[in-house]
Formats: sequence, structure tokens, C-alpha cells
Amino acid sequence: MRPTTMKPDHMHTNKHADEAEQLEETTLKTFTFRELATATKNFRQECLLGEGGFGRVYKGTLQPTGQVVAVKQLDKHGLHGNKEFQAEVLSLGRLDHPNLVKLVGYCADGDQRLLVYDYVTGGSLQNHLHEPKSDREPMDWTTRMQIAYGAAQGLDYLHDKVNPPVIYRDLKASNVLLDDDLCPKLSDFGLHKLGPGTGDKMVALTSRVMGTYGYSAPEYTRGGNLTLKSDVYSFGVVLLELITGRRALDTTRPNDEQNLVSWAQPLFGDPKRYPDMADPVLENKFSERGLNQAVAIASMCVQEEATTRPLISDVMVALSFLSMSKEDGVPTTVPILSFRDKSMSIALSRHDSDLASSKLAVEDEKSSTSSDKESSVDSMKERVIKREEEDSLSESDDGSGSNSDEEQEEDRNSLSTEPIDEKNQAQSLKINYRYSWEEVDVSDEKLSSKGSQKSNDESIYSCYDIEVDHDDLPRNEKHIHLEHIHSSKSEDDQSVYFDDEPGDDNEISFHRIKSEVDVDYVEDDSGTSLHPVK
Ligand SMILES: Nc1ncnc2c1ncn2[C@@H]1O[C@H](COP(=O)(O)OP(=O)(O)OP(=O)(O)O)[C@@H](O)[C@H]1O
Repeated sequence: MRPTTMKPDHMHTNKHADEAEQLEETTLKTFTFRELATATKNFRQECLLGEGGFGRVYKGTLQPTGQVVAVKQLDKHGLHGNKEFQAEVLSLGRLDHPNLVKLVGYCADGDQRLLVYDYVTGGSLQNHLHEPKSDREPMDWTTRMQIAYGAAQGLDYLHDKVNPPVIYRDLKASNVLLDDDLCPKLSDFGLHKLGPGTGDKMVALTSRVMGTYGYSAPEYTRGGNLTLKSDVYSFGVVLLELITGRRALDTTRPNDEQNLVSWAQPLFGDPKRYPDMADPVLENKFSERGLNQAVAIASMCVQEEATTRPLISDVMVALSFLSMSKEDGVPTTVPILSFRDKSMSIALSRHDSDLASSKLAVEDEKSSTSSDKESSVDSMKERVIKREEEDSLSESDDGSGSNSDEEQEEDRNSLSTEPIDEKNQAQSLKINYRYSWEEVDVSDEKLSSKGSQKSNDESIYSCYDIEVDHDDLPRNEKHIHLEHIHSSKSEDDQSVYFDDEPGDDNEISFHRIKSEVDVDYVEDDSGTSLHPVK
């Protein structure tokens, strides 16, 4: 069980030079079959966690460390040669993110191929959502949004942070594992090249696709044309499951309700019916705005046309805000200017009654990076225009809904022909938010900096240059960068705090945010207000 740094045979060739460099740094453990047999009590039935499309999974305890692991014994048919297997495993081994199940090592012994993962203690999202237990409380709204946010971060890592990007292919509630703190970890990514179902094993592939039918993007089920946007579709289905508590495919329901997406599609256009979509076990304990935005995000993700689905990075930004949404004083408004793809901004603004009154024109070239592999250049350079309130109201009044594919297409067309006012072409933008807060006497021992997920939120706050402005003071007299956000360590206190610059006495003072955040106006680099909203 020694840690080994493996160098595949092909690493000296030019073609694989970059990959080889990365692989050189990969440290995975290699195991003998005997070691894993010992860990799993000889693959005894009592250690069997389940069986999936790639083989059986056993819970095991490694000796002598006592580390608890999940051992996946890959089915033998469709097995690859040793070198090919090692190369694939090595590329999986370099993936490392808090929201991905970590590959610890592997075994390639004779014709045995096994993968060894960190054991994730809390079961899957499928278990939590669809297999209720009397000793387990139903998940509340915020927890659901936090799980969605974490899963989006894991997917964003695969899509946007590793090179080449990894298409997940099999995202579903049973592959979202949860640790004891309900932090999500995606499992089963990148296995398609290892197990059955590749090359001439199309029969096996078909059965896998059928098995995950409710999650598969239409283009995949039609012809197997997989892209990053197919993953976004599957993500949308998981998000819908979180919102509705319904299974992706449920044959126990009436025919027209069996497929979650088909059931939800007609409802997407009618925000008044969103509360009926929400999981009844939530007992309406969520903010209407949060629900509207979550449904809007899900509806964007499960669009039939792959190119109109949002990037997972945009989904992640939107969910970062929804995952913080609490009843008292926490921002729920998604900063619409943060998105790399404007279609997300439009969809969310149209589902957000408060924002519908604003009219913003934005050119945010900085946020459109070269790593944005799927957005068209045109789309990134187009101006994001928020419709005036009257537009939005007149559309929702006639009951025709606000988020159908045709309407979004219409939006895109009208947006791209909108005359561009050169004067307003800002290179970077500040979004000013209006908060009200109260200074509170609270000891910093009672507050924690946000946890790992929350620290990402912090970076979003600072990265988008959000400023707060005291309600009672004229603008520009008091601006505070909302960088240091804290939560209470006490479960009873759901407030969000931020700290001020230390004063003369070097004491940090804390403020509790009282009301929801509102977009006030946007500024360009020079501080000129482009479109005052109020
Ligand atoms: N790292 C892990 N920690 C804890 N349990 C795991 C781990 N990996 C898999 N499991 C559990 O093992 C069982 C089988 O998992 P597996 O991923 O092979 O199948 P699946 O997700 O049910 O189906 P599919 O292969 O079609 O995705 C599931 O119950 C899963 O929750």
C-alpha cells in the first residue's frame, strides 16, 4: 500500500507531454487484490454497498491505517489493458475538489480492476430525498440550495477548472453523495472509459442510458451527442428533484407525472404555480423569491436545445446566492451582472419581481474569459439589457408565462439588435447594493468565518465589487466593502454579520444585515452611474 508516483509508458511522447507533466504529479496508492480482499472481508455480502452500472461497491477498512474506503470492483467485460487502465486512472487521480469523491487508489491485479475511493458517510441525495427515514428530518430549503450549490461547484471544477474539461455523463441524485454535514460530493465521474459501455459495448451503454433515463439530456438519448451542456441538463433535473422532492422518473405516478421534466415544463411558464411545485414536506418554508429563482435556474438547465442552457459557472454563481438565502436579512438577489452568459441574467431578472423594476445596460467584457468554451463570442459581447417593468408585467399578466424557449429566443433576438450606446461601454462594473444594518454588540467568539462553501461566497462578494451603503447616509459618504462575512456559531441565529474596519481602539465592530439586498445602480470604472434605478 505504498504511495506511488506512476509514470505511464507514453509520457515521453510529444503528443502526451502536457498530460504526462500533470500525471507525474499524481500520487495514487496502488493496492494488491489481496489487500482489498482483506479490507472488504473477502468482498463479503455484508460489506456490499450496492451495485451500479460499473460493478459492485463494497465498504472496506484499509490495514494497517484503518482508513474507511469504498471499493468499486469494475465488471470484467469491457476491461482495458493495464496501460490503458492506468492512464485513465491517473487522469482521474489528478481530480481533486471538496465536492468530488476523492479517488484514493486502484488495483490492477491480473484481470481484476478495482478503484478505491474515500468513503462518504451520509448516503446519497437519492436516499435523503426519496427514501425518508423516521429518524431523519426532511431537508430544509436552505440545505437543499446548499447541496445544489456544492454540486454545481463540483461540476464547475470538472467543466471549467481542469484541462481538458471532464464531461460527467452520469450526474443524478444517487451519484451525489453527502457527508455527515450534508456537504455534497459527486461520485462516478469519468468512469465511462474504464467500465463497460464504450466502443463496441453499445448494448451495455444502452442499458446504462435507459437506467438513467430521467436525467439524460435529449441529445444524449437521441444519438449520444454528449457535451458539457448535457451535464447541465442532468444538473437541472437534480435541482428540480431538490425543489419538488419528486424523483426524476417515478413510475408509481400517473402517466403525465412520471417524467419530472415533462411534468414541470408546462409549469415553468406560470410563476403563480411555483409554490405548488415545491416539495410539500417543506411546508412553504422558503422565500417566494428564492423559489422563483431556483425554478428559473432549473428551467434554464433543462431546456431542450443544448446551446441555450446556461454554463455551469453561471448556475453556480446564481446558486451561491440562493444557498445563503435565509429569512432574515440575507441577500437573496442574484447579481445579474455576474453571469458570463446573459441568458441566465434575463431568466433570473424576469423571475425576480424586485429586479424587474430596474433597467440596466451592461457590457462586462472582463467576465467573459477565454476559458468560456461554450458561449459564443457574440453572446459574450452582447449587451445585457434588463427589460422595463412594464414589459415584464404585461407579459406575465396575459398568463403566457415568462420563460418559454420561444420567449427566450425572442429575447435573444431583440437583445442582439438593441442599439449600443458607445458611451456606456464600461470595461468593468461595480454593482452597488443597498443594505440596511445595525451595529450589534457581539463577541467574535460567537461568530465564525463562513465555512468552505461560504468562503467562496466571500470571494464572490469581493470579486464582484459589491459595496454596501448605509440607508440613512447619502451615497459616497459611507461605503463598505462587504468582504468579511460571518455567521453565528449558534444554530438559533441565522443572521449574517459583517465586520467593519478596526477603529482607533483597534476593536472590530460587527454589523448584522437587516434587510434584503437590492441592486441600486451600476457604475463604470470612473464611478459614473450608468443607470440609476431609484
Ligand atoms: N465513495 C463512496 N462512499 C460511500 N458509498 C458509496 C461510494 N461510492 C458508491 N457508494 C454507494 O455504493 C452504491 C453503488 O454505487 P454506484 O455508484 O456503483 O452505483 P449507482 O450510483 O447506484 O448507479 P450507477 O453506477 O448507475 O451510477 C450506492 O449505494 C452508492 O451510494
